Amino acid sequence: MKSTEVNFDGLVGPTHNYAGLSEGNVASLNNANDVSNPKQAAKQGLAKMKALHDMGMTQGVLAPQERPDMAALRRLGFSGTDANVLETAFKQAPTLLSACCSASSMWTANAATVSPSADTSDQKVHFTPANLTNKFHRSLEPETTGNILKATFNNEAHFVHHQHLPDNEHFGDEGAANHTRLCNRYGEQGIEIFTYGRYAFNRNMPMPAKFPARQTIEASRAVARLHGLENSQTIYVQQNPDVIDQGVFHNDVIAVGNQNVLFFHEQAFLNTETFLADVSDKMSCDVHFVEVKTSQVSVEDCVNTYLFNTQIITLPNGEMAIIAPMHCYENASVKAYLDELVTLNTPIKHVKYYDVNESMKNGGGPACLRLRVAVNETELNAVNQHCLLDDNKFSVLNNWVDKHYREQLTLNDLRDPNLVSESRTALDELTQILNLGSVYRFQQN
Ligand SMILES: NCCC[C@H](NC(=O)CCC(=O)O)C(=O)O
Repeated sequence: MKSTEVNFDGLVGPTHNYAGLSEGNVASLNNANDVSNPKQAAKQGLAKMKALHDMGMTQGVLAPQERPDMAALRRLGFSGTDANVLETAFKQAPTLLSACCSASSMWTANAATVSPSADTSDQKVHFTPANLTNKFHRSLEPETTGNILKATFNNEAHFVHHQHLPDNEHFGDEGAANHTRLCNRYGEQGIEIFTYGRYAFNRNMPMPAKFPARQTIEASRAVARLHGLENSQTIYVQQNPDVIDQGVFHNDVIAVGNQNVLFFHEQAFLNTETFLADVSDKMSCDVHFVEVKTSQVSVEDCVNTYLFNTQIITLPNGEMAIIAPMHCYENASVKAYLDELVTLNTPIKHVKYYDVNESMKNGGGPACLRLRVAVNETELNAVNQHCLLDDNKFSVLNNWVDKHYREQLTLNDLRDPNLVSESRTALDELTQILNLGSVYRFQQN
């Protein structure tokens, strides 16, 4: 049966702002307090989705979350009317207010870990929302993420939805940003590679010294168990702690895979040789290891341009293309590397550059903005079809953004109670466009 990998991009929510919330994420800290452009951010995301659709790819959309998260603010002790809650939070704890307004759910690579049916023991597609415990603003996401995933993949015959792992640093889980699947064809059993930053229950093992390691091996193993993956088809590999300390907060900032291609920096992993040998052993076909040396591109340039936070997609004609941010085009050594890469003997034959700068300024590149779900034809038909992008859905969503989004937001704007009603009105309409039902708390009261 025909199978394909669908990219489900996160729509940027109406409260997109720059709050400097992610220690260890260089761009997030560097752009703290900058003025954001929510409308432009959402449109940049939609333009990338449309571009992939126009290349003949199947493209999906995941709804953003309800922000400001009034329930979270109330749970933290702010009370009274919504206006009071926002004003008191702004005066007493502005960082908590901006955290509860973050549009971080746009980075759907962190929404969940997904295992396609070819890899799982019950031959269903498994989803585990990421708990994102390492950052407060992101830890607010998993419950609604679960609702949105259930409404998008709403067929129990094909899709299994697990609860996110326990909300605790020991099980810190960042979803697909630390998970790579390699395979021959998308519909054939592949290998699933879980990358982790530290051991929660063994402090003698290596870990970064400066910045947090967000993913634990204990979390990765739990997800693999939940999904019913075979040990013989699963690999756990530790991220090099030194690169985490240089700003590689997720493995997808320094490595990306697609089918039989693994594109990575030489400093990405600990014990690279053993890891690559393991991959070769477990794969049923030859693998193209595209290893970038430090002499070609420094870790700093990787972090600044997101060379590896690119999407590698297989085009309908079988050739692969890299979907890169403009930062890669603008950096001379990265551009030179990519120009050469497409001439080499690998399946990667094209590089296409897109402007996703509003997301990049918070440390989210093209790959952060999408969750990959490999499905066969039957499973694709079982997906909520309203969540798949076509020309009409693209223009409906663009008009929806035009109608509801602000041009600009500053941190000072976040105390405006109108933002609550504007966001809810927008999201309520979106749930109708995407036929999601009542996934948000404000719709359930
Ligand atoms: N996969 C990319 C994730 C980027 C995300 N940035 C943020 O949350 C920054 C938000 C801010 O600083 O306003 C993160 O670090 O988890």
